[in-house]
Amino acid sequence: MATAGTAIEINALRVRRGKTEVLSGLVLSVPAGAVVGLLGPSGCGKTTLMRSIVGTQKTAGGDVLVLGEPAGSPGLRRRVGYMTQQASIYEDLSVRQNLKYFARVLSTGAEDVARVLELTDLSAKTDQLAASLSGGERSRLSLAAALLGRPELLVLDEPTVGLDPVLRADLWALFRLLADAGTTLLVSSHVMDEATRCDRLLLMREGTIIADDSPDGLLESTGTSTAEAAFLAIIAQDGSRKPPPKEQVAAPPPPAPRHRLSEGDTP
Ligand SMILES: Nc1ncnc2c1ncn2[C@@H]1O[C@H](COP(=O)(O)OP(=O)(O)OP(=O)(O)O)[C@@H](O)[C@H]1O
Repeated sequence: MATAGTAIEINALRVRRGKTEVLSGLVLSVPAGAVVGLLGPSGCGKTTLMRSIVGTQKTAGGDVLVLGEPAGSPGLRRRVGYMTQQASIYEDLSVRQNLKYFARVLSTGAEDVARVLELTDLSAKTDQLAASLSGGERSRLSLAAALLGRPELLVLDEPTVGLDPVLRADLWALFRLLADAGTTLLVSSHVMDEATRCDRLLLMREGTIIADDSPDGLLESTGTSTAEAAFLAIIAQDGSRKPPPKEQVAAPPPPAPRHRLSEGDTP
């Protein structure tokens, strides 16, 4: 069982994608009712981790408990909202038709559709075809769909990518509003200045969590003044703890130079 106050509890999670072990023994705990940022370089496994949490990723070992149930349990369908990196919407349906469709799948009503339209500021766009929406509107529609059914946990994969600063600020204000009402949000991002808006930060690198702290705690422990500098400092620390790659250890020493070239020698 998850500990009280914990929304996600992960132990020794292993995931293979293709020939690569993307997550190898990942351990993680996400507190309930907080905005938790998941940061890390491209390809480090953020999406794979999020997919494992929402139950759409085949895993090779370990436990993923979400709101006290194994990830992907049917009972979690309405309790977990997921916004993928690419907007998951039907191009040939209007904004309202998209949301009505997803609301039907979740057995939630028309008032829920109106609620999420309002929250994502899409009420003026309800009859517009999804295909003709701007990039920012598309991602807000995708977010609106994830908000249907009032999920207790929202897993958002780079929800602010490509948005202008005003829209990004609006979305972060919405995330804060939702967290204040008790929702847990796990939000991945590449934008380091967004890190300071989180209650907690998870820094990920090469399939493992290398730091789990509050933004202030992270700055303090690294003696830095920005999230970006803190992240680089932690990556440097993490790199120096790692053993050198095998081939470096196994490689024979280079042959000693037979003679040193001196000025005037022709190489
Ligand atoms: N279907 C797949 N088959 C093989 N390898 C995959 C597959 N999907 C992802 N990977 C690899 O798994 C690793 C982790 O990918 P993932 O999408 O989880 O990273 P990410 O941190 O979310 O990256 P980004 O920030 O660029 O979205 C990458 O090296 C990627 O190339």
